[in-house]
Amino acid sequence: MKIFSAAQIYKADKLTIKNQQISSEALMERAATGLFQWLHERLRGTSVKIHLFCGIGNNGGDGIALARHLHEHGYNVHVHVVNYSEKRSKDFLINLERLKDRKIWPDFLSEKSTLPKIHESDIVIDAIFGIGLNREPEGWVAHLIKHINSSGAFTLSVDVPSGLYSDRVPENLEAVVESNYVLTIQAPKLSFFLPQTGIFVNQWEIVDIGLDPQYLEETETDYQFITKSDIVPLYIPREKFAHKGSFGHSVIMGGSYGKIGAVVLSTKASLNIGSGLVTAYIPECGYGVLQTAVPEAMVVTDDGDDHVKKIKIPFEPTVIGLGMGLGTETGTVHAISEFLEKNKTPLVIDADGINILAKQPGLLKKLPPQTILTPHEGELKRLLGTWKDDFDKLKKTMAFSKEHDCIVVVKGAHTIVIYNGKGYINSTGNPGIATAGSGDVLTGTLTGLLSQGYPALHAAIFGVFIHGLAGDIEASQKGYEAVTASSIINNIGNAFMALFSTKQEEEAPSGD
Ligand SMILES: NC(=O)C1=CN([C@@H]2O[C@H](COP(=O)(O)OP(=O)(O)OC[C@H]3O[C@@H](n4cnc5c(N)ncnc54)[C@H](O)[C@@H]3O)[C@@H](O)[C@H]2O)[C@H](O)CC1
Ligand SMILES: [K+]
Repeated sequence: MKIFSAAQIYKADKLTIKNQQISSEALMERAATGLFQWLHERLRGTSVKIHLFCGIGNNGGDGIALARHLHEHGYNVHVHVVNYSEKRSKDFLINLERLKDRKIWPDFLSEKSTLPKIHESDIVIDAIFGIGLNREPEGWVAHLIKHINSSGAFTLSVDVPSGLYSDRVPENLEAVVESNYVLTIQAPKLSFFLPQTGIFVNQWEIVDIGLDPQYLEETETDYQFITKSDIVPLYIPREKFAHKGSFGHSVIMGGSYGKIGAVVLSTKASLNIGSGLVTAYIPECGYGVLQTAVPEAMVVTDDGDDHVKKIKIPFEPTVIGLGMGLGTETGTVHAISEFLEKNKTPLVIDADGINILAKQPGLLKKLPPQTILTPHEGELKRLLGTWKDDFDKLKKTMAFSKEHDCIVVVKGAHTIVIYNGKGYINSTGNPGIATAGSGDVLTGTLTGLLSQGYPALHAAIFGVFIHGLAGDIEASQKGYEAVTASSIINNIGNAFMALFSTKQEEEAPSGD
């Protein structure tokens, strides 16, 4: 699902008006009808008090038009026009007139107004600012927004939470509506998915207003929200006459005394996602553990007893996943550096593997093309230096990924795969998968996909999705707290099944 910028949405708007020969006001009516239907299906005519806070632009116009529909169906509406500017939009004014024609008189709020009382059991429709927000709300509007937030009432935002930009972090985080639900017009906005701004969006859903399909189809976006329908086509079906050699040979390289479990998890994940053969490359001390914990895997031990110190792989692997539990002993750093200097095998690099790259950035030049890096926040900082905010972080990661031709998996509540100037935002996963060893499972998953011949970018996007989905399946049965890295591995198969299950409900274009 594409994530369009505000400029692209405005362009789609214009083209739709031209190509479908409809007025902008008719387009607003489509939005209002969609909003109304959503509310009406849920409220079914209840007498709850509905406060509509409407700005004076088109977001406000959507709100005013919605108020008319609600009124016509007997709802108890209270319309407040947030009069933050003299520049009222044409379609806002048309809808205001229509409202007045029906004898609904909004109250007009300005700097001097007393704020309306909002009871906890009321409903607030927030249509103050939409994607046209281009500066911080004035003091009194910020005060009104704080008033809405502190009311405790269920708040439904039209298009975006008012005060939230689609592509940057607001300066005053108190002047942003904390939405319970956002009904977003046509497509979700980038700010919904980043931690600093996504906190204002509890849940969201799309209202489809039928913007020009050709434009939406043909226009490239910097970001995409990856859902099941994007993932299924990436799957490579297994052929009947395939054998284990057809699915490659993964090497999982890592481990040190006390951290052999990391390799166990990666190795198991690589097997579970379908790697043909998996060899764990570990220091001597892990030999018994690996052979016992993962009988399906082969083991090659390093000369080092409790950490890796001289890498010799006696065969040609398809792919190597490295770094999990590796440690940063001087001998290990030396061994990995020496190995990376010469290596030509495709790589997935995690944890201490990334830390070593950060210490010796010269090694980045030696990585095979499209190496996948899976840093957590701290590791990413070591690679990139600091960033100003979440948007800057993505910009810097894109530049880094371009410079070194690597795929960066930025892990988070919505993990984002960055490559070639584009970001692929994952839709699966939950707070339960933020657990010890979860990253090791992810690295093993991506390694196992590369081993089977998935192109690197597909492996990253597909693997991140399956990993999150496996965690979602586990959490749906046991709750967030009980999700462990091992239970994510055990659900990889179920995640595949869910991907292809025809029993599942049709995918709804929404998220939380
Ligand atoms: N194609 C679509 O997606 C459609 C979207 N609709 C809705 O229209 C809004 C966008 O409307 P727009 O009039 O462009 O902007 P806003 O209503 O968000 O803002 C109004 C106006 O206010 C000015 N402004 C910006 N920031 C401030 C500020 N801090 N203080 C005061 N004034 C400010 C600025 O000039 C803005 O233009 C979209 O979100 C949808 O809800 C259509 O209804 C249907 C088609
Ligand atoms: K809004």
